[in-house]
Amino acid sequence: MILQTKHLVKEYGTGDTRFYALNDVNLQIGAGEFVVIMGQSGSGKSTLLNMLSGLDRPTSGEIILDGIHLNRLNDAERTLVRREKIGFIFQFFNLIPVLNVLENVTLPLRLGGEKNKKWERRAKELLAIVGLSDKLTSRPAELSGGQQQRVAIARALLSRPALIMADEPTGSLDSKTSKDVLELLKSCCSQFNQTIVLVTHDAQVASFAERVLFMKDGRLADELFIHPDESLRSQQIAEIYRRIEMIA
Ligand SMILES: Nc1ncnc2c1ncn2[C@@H]1O[C@H](COP(=O)(O)OP(=O)(O)OP(=O)(O)O)[C@@H](O)[C@H]1O
Repeated sequence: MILQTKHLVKEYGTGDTRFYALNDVNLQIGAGEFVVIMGQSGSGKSTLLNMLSGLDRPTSGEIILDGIHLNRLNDAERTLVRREKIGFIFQFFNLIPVLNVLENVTLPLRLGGEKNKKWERRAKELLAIVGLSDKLTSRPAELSGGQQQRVAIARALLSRPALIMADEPTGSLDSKTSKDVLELLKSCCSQFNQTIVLVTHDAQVASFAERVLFMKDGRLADELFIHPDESLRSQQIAEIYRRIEMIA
């Protein structure tokens, strides 16, 4: 088990304005699993992702990442765990404007003092997979939104983090590039035993996962295991829509 929560609660406000963004969330995610979180706007998906990755603290409950109780760590300790174990693919790409594409992708490792040809080679491989081989020396401002998103994806995958946290990672991509990125993420699970937790509103995207968790009002409301057979994809997508309707 790589990631687990026990009775996770996140409250905002007090008294009359008290509001539970997460209300007793218990989940277990195995190493190498590809899990998607779905749910209506405001159901708590981003809050859950922020807690799971140690970006924010729960009001109560436990989060155990690779045997480490995140809720028992201080901010500095959580930052270290995050840096070592988690790759982030969020909507805000956070690329460094003065660095080119290749430098942006290798930056996290260079900050950690690792500088060698192996990483540069791997960065180029990842950039080739996401279709950016001809943009290695471009600056972020010279790229489209979708291209910037792909740079951020390559950057998140470079160090082969145990856990990849993604929030609408294919939101700015066309359907062909989106499929390539999802296949790349899948291969991270199957080849390197990396674990993916991905938030999306898109049933098509969710159908690439192994398991879909459905949130409602801060709780886990339903769970669907996706059949790995590609020929059943359209049926799986229909079933995802059905589950969304059921909890609406
Ligand atoms: N800092 C905050 N203070 C008060 N309420 C908050 C705060 N952050 C989130 N919330 C509330 O918690 C609930 C869950 O928010 P969250 O962002 O997790 O939803 P979501 O499922 O990710 O939604 P979306 O799909 O729109 O991104 C929402 O009702 C939101 O208004």
